[in-house]
Amino acid sequence: MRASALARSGLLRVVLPRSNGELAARRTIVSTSLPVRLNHQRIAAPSVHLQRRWQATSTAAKVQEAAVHDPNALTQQAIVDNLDPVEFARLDKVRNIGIAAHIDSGKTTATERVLFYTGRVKDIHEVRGRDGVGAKMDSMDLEREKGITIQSAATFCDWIKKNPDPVTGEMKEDKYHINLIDTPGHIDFTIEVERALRVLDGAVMILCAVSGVQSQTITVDRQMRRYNVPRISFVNKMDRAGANPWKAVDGINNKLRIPAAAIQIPIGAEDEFKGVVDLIRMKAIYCEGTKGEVVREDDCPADLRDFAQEKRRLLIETLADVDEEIANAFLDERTPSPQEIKDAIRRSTIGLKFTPVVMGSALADQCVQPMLDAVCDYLPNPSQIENLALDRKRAEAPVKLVSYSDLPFVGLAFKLEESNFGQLTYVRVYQGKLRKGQTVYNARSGQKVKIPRIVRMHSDDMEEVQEIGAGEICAVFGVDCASGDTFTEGGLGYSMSSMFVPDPVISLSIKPKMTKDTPNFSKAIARFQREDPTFRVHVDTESGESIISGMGELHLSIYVERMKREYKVEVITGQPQVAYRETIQSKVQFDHLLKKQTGGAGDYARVIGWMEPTAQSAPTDPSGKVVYGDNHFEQQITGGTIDEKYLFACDKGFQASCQTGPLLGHRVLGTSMVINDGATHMTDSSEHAFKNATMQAFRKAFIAAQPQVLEPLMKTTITAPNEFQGNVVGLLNKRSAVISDTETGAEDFTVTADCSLNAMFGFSSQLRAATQGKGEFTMEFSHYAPAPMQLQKELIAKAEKERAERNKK
Ligand SMILES: Nc1nc2c(ncn2[C@@H]2O[C@H](COP(=O)(O)OP(=O)(O)OP(=O)(O)O)[C@@H](O)[C@H]2O)c(=O)[nH]1
Repeated sequence: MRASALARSGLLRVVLPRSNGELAARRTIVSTSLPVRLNHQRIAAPSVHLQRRWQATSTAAKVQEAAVHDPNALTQQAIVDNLDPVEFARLDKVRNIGIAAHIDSGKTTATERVLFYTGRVKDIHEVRGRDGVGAKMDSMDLEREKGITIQSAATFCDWIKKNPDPVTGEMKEDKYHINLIDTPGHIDFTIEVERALRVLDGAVMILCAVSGVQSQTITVDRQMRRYNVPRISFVNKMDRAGANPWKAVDGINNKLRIPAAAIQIPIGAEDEFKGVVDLIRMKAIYCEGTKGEVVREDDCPADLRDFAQEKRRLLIETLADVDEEIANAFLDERTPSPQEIKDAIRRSTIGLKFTPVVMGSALADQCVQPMLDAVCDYLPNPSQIENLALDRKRAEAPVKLVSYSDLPFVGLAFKLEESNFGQLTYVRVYQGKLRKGQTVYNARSGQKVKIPRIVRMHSDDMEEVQEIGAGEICAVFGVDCASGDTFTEGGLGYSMSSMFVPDPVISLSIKPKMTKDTPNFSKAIARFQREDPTFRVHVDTESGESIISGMGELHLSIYVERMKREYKVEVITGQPQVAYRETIQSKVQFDHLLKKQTGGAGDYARVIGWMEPTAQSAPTDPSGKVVYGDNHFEQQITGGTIDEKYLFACDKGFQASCQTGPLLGHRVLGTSMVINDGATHMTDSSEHAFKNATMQAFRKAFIAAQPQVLEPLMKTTITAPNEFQGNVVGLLNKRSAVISDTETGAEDFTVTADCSLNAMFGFSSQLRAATQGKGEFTMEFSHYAPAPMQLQKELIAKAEKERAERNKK
């Protein structure tokens, strides 16, 4: 809806009045509708009464106090406005950002330039560069060899930005401190993106100027939405043949559905790409010198003036749709000033209503500096993002954390890494200060921990510091904890929500080639599990084999390789196995008696009830997919026929049964069990008997309830040159894939399809053969669906045969 229509419909909101200077920026930056990190709720505006009370007591401790008693009482705006001015000045120049994008978009290449232009590295080294050094942020040997990012890497740098004084207009230099995390693009390492976005305040979403929005861009977009992360978009690779930034801008608007507009236009394109025109100030920016380090400004080239004006109008129109001040200017038929446009971009970006688009070519050393300026101009400082913890001392009531160093410390351990000096724990400090030698509490375990060493990370190098203030990111040594643990000072009792961890979809059996390597093998497995929550290990109860599970073939193969390199352990692995699931389709009653009363202490337990598909499994989502819900156990006993402690054992029996389904031994999904009657024996009943009786009843009822094997379907996106479209579609048809979208560009086409994971083993080599090595594909878990009947029969027969063989032994 355009601004005029909005005004007519009465949907325009009133915004806070703006005045000049710093204060104006502070007031208007954070809108009252800023999203809350926890539960994705929005916080209501404070009541007039509370606002008055607040104004009367404006110290940070009282902000905290008010937030503790009534977390909805204060807007983030009120908190920002009342921060101590010195603290605000420090925070205002801090940016915690991540770089996330589709595979090979140039995240690491762009980060290398950021480090060079900010003086963090002396020279630029390329990903897969001829000098063999590799980019700073790809510090692992494997990353440098493969030219891909496997682990996210953190670094920090200072960027000196020229800002016009809001009052005098004179140019002054401001130093911004940027904590930056470069994340991997491959979906197999998606947990690295999840945990980075969980703790960052803003992100740079990179897009390829030729391909625009790609499959992983959509995944990254989903992750940014999950954690309410504001973003700017950088269209990279403007030097490539076929570069077209407008395709990327359209893709963001139409595919990601975020209002987006370019704030620059390119000067030239492909190998003629020379710089950009800043549409806000209508100035040309050129990055010159041998490595683009000399930024020169000039007038907008005459031949681009009309086009720049047209795109500037489009920028203002797009902003008018998401920002009331610009909408008002639009209604008054007044052209907003450059400062008004900048303020509006900042407000709406932080309010998650808009993303400004900048462009350049990292590899050609073009226009990375203006991207850094945009990070400072449009991404939030740590005090502007609302972060909540749950207060365990107040019935898990949400409590707002305040980015203020004088308050008690609250931090989140978001990533663990083994280093030569022991376990390194990355911590985001949300509130208070973290000091060397300080004792903090682990909110999960209740353990006291002393912080022996604090460092700031610069990829694999580190710099020791004595303390870290609120809103910053650091790493600490010698702290035993799990990924996602909250640390607090004293007995605050706060804990923060952790990140989303996707379920593994693929597994394989693994064992060391030589028995002498078993201790090292166990060490490696323990470490990898601690560091990566998507890498799981269990011992198959029936075969006794160790099974590793993860997000894809690449994910598991990287761990196998790391065992060899870092732990000198050669391993034998089985064929990759799909993580099937088992479920039921109908409701079945059961009445099961476990009775062994032949002399001595006996076993007696009777359970009566029913099993059925869970309520969540029944409805279908709009695309027609069945969403299989979590398993559910319930007791509806009246009259005490089964004692409470035995019911607890029944629940345990149910949960254990769900771990190894009766058909294949894979996990059960979407199954509910209700026990509503039973019987107990005075002497022979026990928890053990009830647990076993439940497990036996489960097995019988499951088999009777039309059980089904579910297989993971993967959203697969393939891009290849147009001449191979027939071959690729043929490959997909052979795999009974369901094609959901096809897009044909000038040179390349992209097909999106749901394919069964089982049918995708070995796909990469077949795609290579079918496209002369020019095709690329990505695969991401989509949902579970019933496996074809023939496959179900084969899998069940195989599982039965294996069981029979094991029983013979
Ligand atoms: N033509 C061109 N190539 C680029 C540009 N930026 C990066 N590349 C190339 O694209 C490839 C991938 O670059 P990376 O920086 O590793 O991309 P990435 O997004 O970090 O990759 P992953 O983390 O593995 O997903 C490398 O060969 C780069 O040299 C650019 O601006 N122009």
